[in-house]
Amino acid sequence: MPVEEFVAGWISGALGLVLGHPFDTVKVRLQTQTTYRGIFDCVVKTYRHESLLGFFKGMSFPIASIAVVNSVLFGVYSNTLLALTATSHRERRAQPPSYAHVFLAGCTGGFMQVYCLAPFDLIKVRLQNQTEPRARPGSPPPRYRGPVHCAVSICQEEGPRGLFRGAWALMLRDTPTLGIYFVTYEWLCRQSTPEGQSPSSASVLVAGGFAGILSWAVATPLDVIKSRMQMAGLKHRVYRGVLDCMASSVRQEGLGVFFRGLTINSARAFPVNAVIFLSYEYLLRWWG
Ligand SMILES: C[N+](C)(C)CCCC[C@H](N)C(=O)O
Repeated sequence: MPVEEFVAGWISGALGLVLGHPFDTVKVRLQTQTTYRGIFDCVVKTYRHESLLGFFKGMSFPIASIAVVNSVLFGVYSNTLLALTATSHRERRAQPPSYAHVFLAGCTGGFMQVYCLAPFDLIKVRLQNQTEPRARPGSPPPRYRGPVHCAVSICQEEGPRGLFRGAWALMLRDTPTLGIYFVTYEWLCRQSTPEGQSPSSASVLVAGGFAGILSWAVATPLDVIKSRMQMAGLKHRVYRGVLDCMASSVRQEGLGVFFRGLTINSARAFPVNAVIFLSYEYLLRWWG
């Protein structure tokens, strides 16, 4: 199994993550808390109470973990295509795979990455939702001191399975939407590139950016549900499952709840995925 795609996915995931984390913090807060009137209000309040650092809460951990997740995604995607079409990534420009194969390989990558993503994502969401300002003498400390403390506390308080809260919703969110992600990317690249040639940097950036936006737009309803289920353990609000969480969220807040965070998600998705695909493609070309 060729490993260079895993390494390229690892590095590109890390680059995309740093760029996207501030957007992601605002998104998670808008989705799970009701104190903000909108993106602008959330940005201003976060900055006032927590300074710029507030936007980077919980980042050190995802940078290590999401990079691994991205590596699984791109590695599995490329190797599934290899299995399906018998072409390595080097040969794929000359012999492009069919969109059905691209979709299937994307779904497989999405499905496989969920196992690593679920616990990392849960810890990230819990840390991002701690709105206490940086520790000041005398003020009560935040519930979790950091990712490791968070993981240990969840295991103690909710059992090891607590780390996989929301994993179902995550799997439903990611399996089809990562198929859409790679199909959109391939389609846009092929539209703007003469046959048989490698796409230019501009094509890769634009195709990656739109692949990110489109797949996130489709994924947002389940993303909201996933984040809520992950927070549920903390609030002692227990949902019986994905459907129960959907029904009770809609009952309380209306259908609009499924689109919480859509704007901010799209704003984040473009630069993050443009950089992910650009660095991925270039690393692979550079390694020959
Ligand atoms: C498929 N879905 C839209 C859910 C996720 C796509 C993930 C792409 C990238 N790692 C990012 O963080 O934007």
